[in-house]
Amino acid sequence: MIELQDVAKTHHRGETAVHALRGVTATIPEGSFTFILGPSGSGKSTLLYLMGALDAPTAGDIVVDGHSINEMPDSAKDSYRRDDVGFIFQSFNLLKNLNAVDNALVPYLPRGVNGELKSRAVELLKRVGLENRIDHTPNQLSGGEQQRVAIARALLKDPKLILADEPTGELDSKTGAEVFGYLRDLHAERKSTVVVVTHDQSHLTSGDTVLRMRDGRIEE
Ligand SMILES: Nc1ncnc2c1ncn2[C@@H]1O[C@H](COP(=O)(O)OP(=O)(O)OP(=O)(O)O)[C@@H](O)[C@H]1O
Repeated sequence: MIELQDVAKTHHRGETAVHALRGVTATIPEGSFTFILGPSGSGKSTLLYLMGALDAPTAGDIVVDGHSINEMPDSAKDSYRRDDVGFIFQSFNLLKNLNAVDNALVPYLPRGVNGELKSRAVELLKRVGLENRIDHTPNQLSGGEQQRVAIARALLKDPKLILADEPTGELDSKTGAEVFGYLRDLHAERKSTVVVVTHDQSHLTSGDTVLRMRDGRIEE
């Protein structure tokens, strides 16, 4: 469970202060498929980055499974980001010289990759329908395939929490629906919490948790 406790974030751009979040309080239930919806600039990505401890709030706190992100020492924050959270970005963030399986293994490269891990990466790529694309580099893959590699990369560590920022923003609607299909199947199998930032409401289904944002606040 993630508790957002009066979370505020002010970005500074030169002399100008941008109040991206103005006191967000909400609960994201464990195991939920949660959408953060809202117009451009309403603070969705900022909130997601704070949940992933990629940035720190200006005020307020985020409590994940009883642990305050503010109070975590840097070493605990590092392991939270590395082991507990799977990130999926709009632009896929794949390395262009690596094939699909090595891209899925990127988070593990600093620690070393053994055969068992590599087999798991191959299994996950198969699971997202890429059995014939294992040796392809990103420029040999379609956008939807690249995003499926990114999903496999995020899931390889079996994270408790998956944070996705506009995961279908660069995909056509049919490919976007396929990517959501994989995310939903994997969510159902693994019971992890999935939080998706999107403009696009068409992927919502009953049972999802929805946070609607406007001007740095939760509207609903
Ligand atoms: N690093 C930053 N420095 C300065 N301002 C920022 C920074 N990141 C975000 N902002 C500003 O904070 C506000 C909220 O941005 P955020 O990216 O969280 O919104 P969003 O709802 O995700 O928008 P979009 O849907 O367009 O991605 C915007 O006004 C944005 O310009």
